[in-house]
Amino acid sequence: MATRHIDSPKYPHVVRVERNGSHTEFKSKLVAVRSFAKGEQIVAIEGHEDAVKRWSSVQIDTDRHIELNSELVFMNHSCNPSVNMETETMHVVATRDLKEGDELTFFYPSTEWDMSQPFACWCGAENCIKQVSGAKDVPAAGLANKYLAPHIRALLAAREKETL
Ligand SMILES: C[S@@+](CC[C@H](N)C(=O)[O-])C[C@H]1O[C@@H](n2cnc3c(N)ncnc32)[C@H](O)[C@@H]1O
Repeated sequence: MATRHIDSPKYPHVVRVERNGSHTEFKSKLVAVRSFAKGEQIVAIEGHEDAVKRWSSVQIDTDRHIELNSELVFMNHSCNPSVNMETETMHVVATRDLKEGDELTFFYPSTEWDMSQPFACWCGAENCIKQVSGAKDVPAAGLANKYLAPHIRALLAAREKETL
C-alpha cells in the first residue's frame, strides 16, 4: 500500500483524521468534528476518476472508481457503519445521530464489489462479516438491512440471474 499522505485537509469543518499506530498498521481513522443528525449529508463524495481500483478508491458504478484524494480516505470499514457512501447523491450520509469525536465508518461492500486488498475485520460488531473483500463474497445475511449502492444491487441481481 502507498503511504497515506494528505496535503491539506479538505473538509476540516466536518472531519479530522486521528492518526494511530505506525503507517504500516493502518489503524488511523476519521472522526466527526461536530454532531450530525441521522440522515444528514456530512460531505460530498469527490475525487478523480481512475480506471484502476485501489485500497484507496471508491467504486461509484459497475466499472467506475474514484480516488478520494482527501481525508475521506481514512474512513474505515465497519459492519455497523456510522455513515453510508451514497452514490445516488454522491454524499456521505449519517446512519444515526453522531456526536463530535465519533468515528465515521462505512460498510465497504456497500460500494465495493471485488476489493483489491481484502482484510480481516476488526470491528467486532455482532453481525460482523469477518472477511472484507467486496460484496461478491458476502453471504446474503451479511448484506441484509444494509444500504447498498445501486451498482452493487445491480451486480447482485445479475449474478442471481446467471445462477437461475
Ligand atoms: C482506506 S484505508 C482506511 C484508513 C486506514 N485505517 C489507515 O490508517 O490508513 C483502508 C485500510 O484500513 C484498514 N481497515 C479499515 N477498516 C478496517 C476494519 N474494519 N478492520 C481491519 N482493517 C481495517 C485496512 O488495512 C484497509 O485496507
